[in-house]
Amino acid sequence: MFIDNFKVESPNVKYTHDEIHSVYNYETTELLHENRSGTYQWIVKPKSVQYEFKTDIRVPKLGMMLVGWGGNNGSTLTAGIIANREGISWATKDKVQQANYFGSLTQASSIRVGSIDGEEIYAPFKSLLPMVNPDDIVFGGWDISDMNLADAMARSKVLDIDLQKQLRPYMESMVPLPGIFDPDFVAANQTSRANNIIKGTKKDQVQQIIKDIREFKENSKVDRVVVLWTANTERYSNVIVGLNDTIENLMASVDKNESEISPSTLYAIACVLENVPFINGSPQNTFVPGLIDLAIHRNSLIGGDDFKSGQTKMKSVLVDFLVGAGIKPTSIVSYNHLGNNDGMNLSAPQTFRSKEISKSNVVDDMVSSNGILFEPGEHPDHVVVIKYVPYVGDSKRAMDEYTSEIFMGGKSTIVLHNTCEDSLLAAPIILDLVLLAELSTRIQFKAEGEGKFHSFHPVATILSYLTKAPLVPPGTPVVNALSKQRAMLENIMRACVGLAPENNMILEYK
Ligand SMILES: NC(=O)c1ccc[n+]([C@@H]2O[C@H](COP(=O)([O-])OP(=O)(O)OC[C@H]3O[C@@H](n4cnc5c(N)ncnc54)[C@H](O)[C@@H]3O)[C@@H](O)[C@H]2O)c1
Ligand SMILES: O=P([O-])([O-])O[C@@H]1[C@@H](O)[C@H](O)[C@@H](O)[C@H](O)[C@@H]1O
Repeated sequence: MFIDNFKVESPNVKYTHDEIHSVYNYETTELLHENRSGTYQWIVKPKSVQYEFKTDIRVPKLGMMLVGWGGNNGSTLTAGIIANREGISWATKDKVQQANYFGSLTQASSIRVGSIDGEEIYAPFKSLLPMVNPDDIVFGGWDISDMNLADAMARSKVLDIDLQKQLRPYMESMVPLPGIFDPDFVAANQTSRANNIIKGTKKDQVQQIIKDIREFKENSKVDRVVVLWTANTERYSNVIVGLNDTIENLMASVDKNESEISPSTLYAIACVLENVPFINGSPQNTFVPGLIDLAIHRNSLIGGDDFKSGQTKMKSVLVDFLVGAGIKPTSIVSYNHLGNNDGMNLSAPQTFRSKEISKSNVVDDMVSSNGILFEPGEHPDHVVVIKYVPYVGDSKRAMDEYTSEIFMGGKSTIVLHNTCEDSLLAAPIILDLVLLAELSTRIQFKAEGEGKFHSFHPVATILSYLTKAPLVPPGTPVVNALSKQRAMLENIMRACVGLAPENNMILEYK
């Protein structure tokens, strides 16, 4: 059965007019490696830590500023939210299609709340905590191409033409602000669309982005802004001692107009200085060490990297399944071709290399979780190929071959072929990233013994479900397995309303 919403009644939870306060017992373990009677042994001690969570339930009016607003993802997301808001339907060759949010964790997935009379009861994911309604989001952003959003939607060739016609009047007046452009960081083939550029030194450019954010906030009367990079994939920046390794060196490099500070890092610096959450949807190392330190120092949320949309999302399910089932994946070969502007930009070796890194590391945690299958340091062969084929446009073709060793020397080969519009996968993920980033800034917590409530660490691991290469604070384990990432997010939200983690034991029926 599906219910629309629910309220928790418990001595551990208090709802007031502006917050939900919950007391939550975190059941965890403490690990010791100790010499017991002459031999070293691992000792696991169950431990319970009491936490308190406070969630501000006053949902702000939210502004979403996209870097690369006029791209395939930016225009598709804008169109999709407007179509949902306006309740637009359109004729396809198959049927009359209604706007929806399929593919969005927050808008289209559900959580289990319990069972009654032998029936499982589910509710919308978004009913767990008060979140911004996408209908109320105000759009803005930057693009190095000055095309308005209606034309950009047409250029993207993603949405059905009947839908585009209906959306055009809403999108024609939306024009991206000039962006920071540096041809050295993207493929040479991108320069031809760069007609909307912020001039000046890197310091001037950071100042301009700050000004843009302030003016957008003022003009659109929003309470909060989240900025998200969905612009071209850049090449990796070189991380160099004295250049971008500390806050001081990074800021001095901006002042000195050092060429190795990338556009994405400049936008991120502006956001951190303005205390505006910044999310990186592309694979490059925008978050150089000096920037991570700056975000920590100013307690300003940063999250990334690279939307986990299709092939990699599948991989973080399939390899988790194989390794979890005691099957040994030995060769993973992932190929895809696509013909959109992203594909064209990725046809240069230096931008492809950024993608190759974020798409390759995704199996590491699963492989290292099973020392029965893999020797220390052993890794499956893992190859990632991307090719640009203009004719297929946004309709990405992804082909994967997983070869595994099974019982008694047998081999199992699984082949997947997926055809799907790249931007229709990414757009709902962008929406989730923005909504969850905003929500996480309204949550405060403290462990027993801690005097004051504080926010989550500014490096937002809570967003990992949505990213290929989750950015984590120094010294934090990286989790790529999709089910674990989803459970982490859901269980933290459950803790905020005093609900235990979903443990799937269903003991009441055993
Ligand atoms: N679609 C997916 O499934 C998916 C998944 C993961 C990551 N991504 C990443 O998302 C990004 C966007 O993808 P897309 O398909 O929308 O690409 P796109 O090329 O259609 O859009 C990017 C837009 O960014 C603009 N731009 C480039 N550099 C800029 C800058 N410095 N400042 C402002 N604007 C700039 C371009 O003019 C373009 O309009 C890419 O980096 C892609 O790798 C996409
Ligand atoms: O999420 P995913 O399908 O693994 O990865 C995708 C790549 O396969 C594709 O080539 C690229 O253009 C997209 O931007 C995205 O990164």
